[in-house]
Amino acid sequence: MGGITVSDRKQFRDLATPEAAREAIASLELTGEPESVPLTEARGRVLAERIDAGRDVPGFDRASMDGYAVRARDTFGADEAEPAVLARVGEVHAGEEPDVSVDPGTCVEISTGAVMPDGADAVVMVERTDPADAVGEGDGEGENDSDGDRIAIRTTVAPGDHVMLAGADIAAGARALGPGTRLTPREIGLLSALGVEEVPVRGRPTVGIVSTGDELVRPGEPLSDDRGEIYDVNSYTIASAVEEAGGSAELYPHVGDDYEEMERLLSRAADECDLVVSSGSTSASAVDVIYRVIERRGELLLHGVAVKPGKPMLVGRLDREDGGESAYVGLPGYPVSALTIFRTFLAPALREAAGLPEPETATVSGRLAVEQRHGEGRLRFLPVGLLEAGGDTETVVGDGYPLVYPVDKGSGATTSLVEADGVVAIDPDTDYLDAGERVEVELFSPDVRPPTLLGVGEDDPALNRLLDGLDRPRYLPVGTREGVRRLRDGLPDVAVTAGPVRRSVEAVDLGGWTREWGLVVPRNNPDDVQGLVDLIERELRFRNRTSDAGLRTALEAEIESLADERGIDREEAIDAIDGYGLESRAFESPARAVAGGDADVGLGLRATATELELGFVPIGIQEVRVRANPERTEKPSVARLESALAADDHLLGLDGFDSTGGS
Ligand SMILES: Nc1nc2c(c(=O)[nH]1)N[C@H]1C(S)=C(S)[C@@H](COP(=O)(O)OP(=O)(O)OC[C@H]3O[C@@H](n4cnc5c(N)ncnc54)[C@H](O)[C@@H]3O)O[C@H]1N2
Ligand code: MOO
Repeated sequence: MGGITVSDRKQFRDLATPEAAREAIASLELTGEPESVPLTEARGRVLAERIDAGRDVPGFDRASMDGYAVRARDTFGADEAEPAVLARVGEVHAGEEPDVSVDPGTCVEISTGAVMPDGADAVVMVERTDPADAVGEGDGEGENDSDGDRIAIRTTVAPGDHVMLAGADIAAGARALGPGTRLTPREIGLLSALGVEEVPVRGRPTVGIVSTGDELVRPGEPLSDDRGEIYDVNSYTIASAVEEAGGSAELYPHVGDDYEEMERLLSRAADECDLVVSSGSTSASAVDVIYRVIERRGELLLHGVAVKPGKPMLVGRLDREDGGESAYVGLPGYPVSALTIFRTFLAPALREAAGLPEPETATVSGRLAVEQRHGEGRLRFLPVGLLEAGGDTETVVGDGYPLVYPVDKGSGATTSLVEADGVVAIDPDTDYLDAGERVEVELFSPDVRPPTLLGVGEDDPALNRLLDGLDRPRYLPVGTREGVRRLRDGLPDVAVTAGPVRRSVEAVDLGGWTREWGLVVPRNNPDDVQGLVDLIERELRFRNRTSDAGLRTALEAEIESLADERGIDREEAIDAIDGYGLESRAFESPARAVAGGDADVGLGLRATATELELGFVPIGIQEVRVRANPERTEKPSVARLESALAADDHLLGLDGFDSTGGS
């Protein structure tokens, strides 16, 4: 640990302003070395220097239509009624050198793209000509008809018609593309026409990514929940964000919470990259010591910024073996914090270094659906979802502003960003925003399109299938009770409930189904579980659902009547169940615990037991209803959901599921 004691821990007393963080990052040198890349790899790169045309394009006078190369003056006065008749003296196709010239009174058949023969100054499109013999009015103008071909020209052309002159596209020596030009397929077209094979481009800043934490495991490797291991998120989000911002990402091995190891790996990354980005170890714990590495092996410019999330970020420089310096930014370990800091502070600087234009930001005005309290004196980036209450084909109902709702599940939840469309920046001085207040949402990118349907409530396998059939729905599995509460607040388009709903809510029933629930047990039910009584009376390891789940409500009701029947106390019955407090959020989780040997009995659905090839002890049938916000039934996505419900396809093959139709 390099002798770090508790008293050395970082204290965040003075937080820098976001402006100071921007300035610190702007002071870093991020630009990569210019390089030369083959034309085939040039797309998206930025020209390092001006490209002048090394030759004329085209390099010769070129026919731009199929027809006859002529001397324009031979066609003067010709029209449909009075054609000029010329002798065809030969032909020339693209890629051939002409072997004839066009003398007065003659023409040469020519293909689009072919070299204009000597003497010719215009092309007559083949559609405006005929074989003269077919015309039957030879007027003797063609003297040379040795090959028998006489062509009637039924139009007058001017010199230059249907001819692209040498250098007309671009002339040798002209300025073709300027430095800083971003190479798209269009610029690559011009470079190809000029015959440029290797393109001088700006170097992409190379960014070394070092994730810290003993708990990190790469996707693809096995994970031990017991040891608190998690899959590494930041290495991958930051690497893809680096590439998106025009940098070139290099993943380094994980480094544990160990000072020497951090020092070694950060120094290596500094030697090899323009910028080193670490994640984790930025905060106040005894193992958060990365700032000491930067202090010792470089220069720490800043630690701690008044933003939320992302407060403990670091900015600095790292010394290199060759005497130079690399830029350094330390991101917090929490994935939402890390990505927010990257997007807000680092991405703009990387783009500039890579020569990419500022990305277009798209801002949408909306109204907050629920009040928002804040008051930490930090600039808050609140992840939010957008919902157009009027749907995807009409304009928004009400006053025309979409609803804005927070989807923040905390800085450690990766779904916080996936379920959001953008962020609202809340000023440090603002500590309260009322529901209905106007806010500006900065979309994550200009092409973000809000969902067409917002649903909340129970999670259920049939519902998942229904959602798959809709266009861009968003569903927040918050459970039945919370779903009903949100529907009452008027936010979602629909709420999906399971089991009886205790508090009434004004809603339009769109339809539903029933599902059989009970106890999921290992295959062939080795413990011979018969029902809930076994859970109470025997030593069986149980896995429950969270109290917001409809299945949990059903279970509680069942335990209550069982307790009544046997004249025991309900609490006593619950206490007797080993693992009653071990709750899972998703409908399959308890069954998965049974499949994995971590539980003997799990609360679940017959369909899940069948799917996972487990045993099942039925307890009851539960009703699932899809309830629409009464003001949104006209919304196209709600109407589509209603007809999908009526079609019943979502129930096919789900064991224990039955249709109940609309009500
Ligand atoms: N006593 C205090 N505790 C904390 C403070 C504070 O001021 N006082 N600040 C909090 C804030 S704010 C943040 S943000 C975090 C920052 O923590 P660290 O940067 O030190 O990061 P870790 O402790 O290593 O990890 C935090 C969290 O994130 C997970 N993590 C880390 N790396 C990854 C990764 N690559 N992929 C996925 N998840 C990752 C890690 O397991 C932890 O759960 O500190 C607060 N604490
Ligand atoms: O600043 Mo931390 O990033 O609040 O979550």
